[in-house]
Amino acid sequence: DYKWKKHDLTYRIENYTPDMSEAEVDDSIRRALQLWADVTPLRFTRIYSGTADIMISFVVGDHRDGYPFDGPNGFLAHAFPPFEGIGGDAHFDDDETFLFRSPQGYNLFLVAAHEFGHSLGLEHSQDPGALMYPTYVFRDIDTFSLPQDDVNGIQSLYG
Ligand SMILES: CC(C)C[C@H](C(=O)NO)C(=O)N[C@@H](CC(=O)O)C(=O)NCc1ccccc1
Ligand SMILES: [Ca+2]
Ligand SMILES: [Zn+2]
Ligand SMILES: [Zn+2]
Repeated sequence: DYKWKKHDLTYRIENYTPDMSEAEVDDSIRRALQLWADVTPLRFTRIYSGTADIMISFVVGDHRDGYPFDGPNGFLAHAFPPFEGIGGDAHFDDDETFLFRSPQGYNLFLVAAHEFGHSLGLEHSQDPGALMYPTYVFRDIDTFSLPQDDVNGIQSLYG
């Protein structure tokens, strides 16, 4: 099990997607992290320079980490489990259209929430209702709350 040995974690948004305003990206990321903070002792603090535990970036194609993206659709994003260096970091495939609230494209809040599950040490779930289920499904983000399977998973690591 990879897991963070500390509860106060930092994150940094290194760049932005042109699909949304910076404020919408900031809010999507903040709320996606808050989902996990709400059910664990974990706390997330944003930093604006230097190396954060969770470095967040929008990239396309081969971006030199051995896991190149694949153009529109297919892979949407990936994140590394909590080991040293790149561990925790989340990369979003900017050949996708990430949106704030529309059911079109991919909802950044939902994708980010899934990726941060990986950043915290969660693998994929077999539960089709789980956020950590391998494939993206749009959900109403106004009423979205962390499914029980995901709560169980994260609390087994940090409860
Ligand atoms: C093998 C990994 C690198 C596949 C990758 C993923 O799971 N990233 O976390 C990914 O982009 N998965 C696609 C699905 C796929 O590749 O078939 C996805 O939709 N991931 C984002 C996602 C998944 C579930 C809920 C919300 C977001
Ligand atoms: Ca893709
Ligand atoms: Zn990457
Ligand atoms: Zn995943």
